[in-house]
Amino acid sequence: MNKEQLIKQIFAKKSFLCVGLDTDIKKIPEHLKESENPIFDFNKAIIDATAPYCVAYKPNLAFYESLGVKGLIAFEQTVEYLKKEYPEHFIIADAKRGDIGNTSKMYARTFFEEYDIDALTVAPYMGEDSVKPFLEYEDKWVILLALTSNKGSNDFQMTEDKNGKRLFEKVLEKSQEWGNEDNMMYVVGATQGSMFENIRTHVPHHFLLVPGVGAQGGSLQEVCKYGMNNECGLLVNSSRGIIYASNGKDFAETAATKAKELQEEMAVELEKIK
Ligand SMILES: O=C(O)c1cc(=O)[nH]c(=O)n1[C@@H]1O[C@H](COP(=O)(O)O)[C@@H](O)[C@H]1O
Repeated sequence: MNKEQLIKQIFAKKSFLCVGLDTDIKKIPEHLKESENPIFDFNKAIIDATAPYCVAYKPNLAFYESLGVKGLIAFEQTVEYLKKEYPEHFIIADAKRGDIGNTSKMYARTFFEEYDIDALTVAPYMGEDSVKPFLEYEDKWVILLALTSNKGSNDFQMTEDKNGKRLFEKVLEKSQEWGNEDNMMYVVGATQGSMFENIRTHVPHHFLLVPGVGAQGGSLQEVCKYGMNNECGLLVNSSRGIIYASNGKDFAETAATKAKELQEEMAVELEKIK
């Protein structure tokens, strides 16, 4: 999916919500655990319930890989289901990959050819040759970690060089020599609040993937105030806050209610940039 198509979806659905499919076998409702394929059944129900309110899904590979081959099969089935039933939804594989060029090429082949997913999260710290192989695919996206939502973002990303430039700022600047706003987005945590203002001085037109609302406590209003541009420019992710809002038989309806609440807040924010 290209940028124009993504923006069209956002304004058509009045939503820039990404539902995170961080499906943990230990957290899914008891009654599903008896099924032959509990992870896929859970995902399918969540997707069917939330699809009207979101424009993207983000399965995080850690949750699938933790179950070995069974988990990977459920991941693949989820991606296939999305592509067949909801082809207008943007799919992000959250795998935070990146290695020497020759190995990154293999990661790129996995996610962009084998699974044919729209976007992949990538760590920037091995530099240009580790990121470029992902940028060789048309209408596919690299989502580069810039300023993450966790406390540890202070350890490296916020550190300054002798001229006062912080590492995440260097990532934003340097990576623009490799890709552009049509094939690169950046991860900025919702917990970073007013830092979005600084981020936008470096990347006014790029899309930002923003995890950290819901369970991590980030504020959607603050993210929009400082981070939204006139094309929206945001994909805001919530995982646990939606998919585990209930672990009873009503889990899918409750997930839909939570997704709808966020979508309605997003519709208000989108009105402001019309
Ligand atoms: O790349 C990510 O998506 C990501 C980056 C970041 O800075 N913080 C962050 O929470 N994430 C991911 O976003 C999701 C957040 O999940 P919840 O906190 O349950 O909404 C998880 O899959 C995280 O791995």
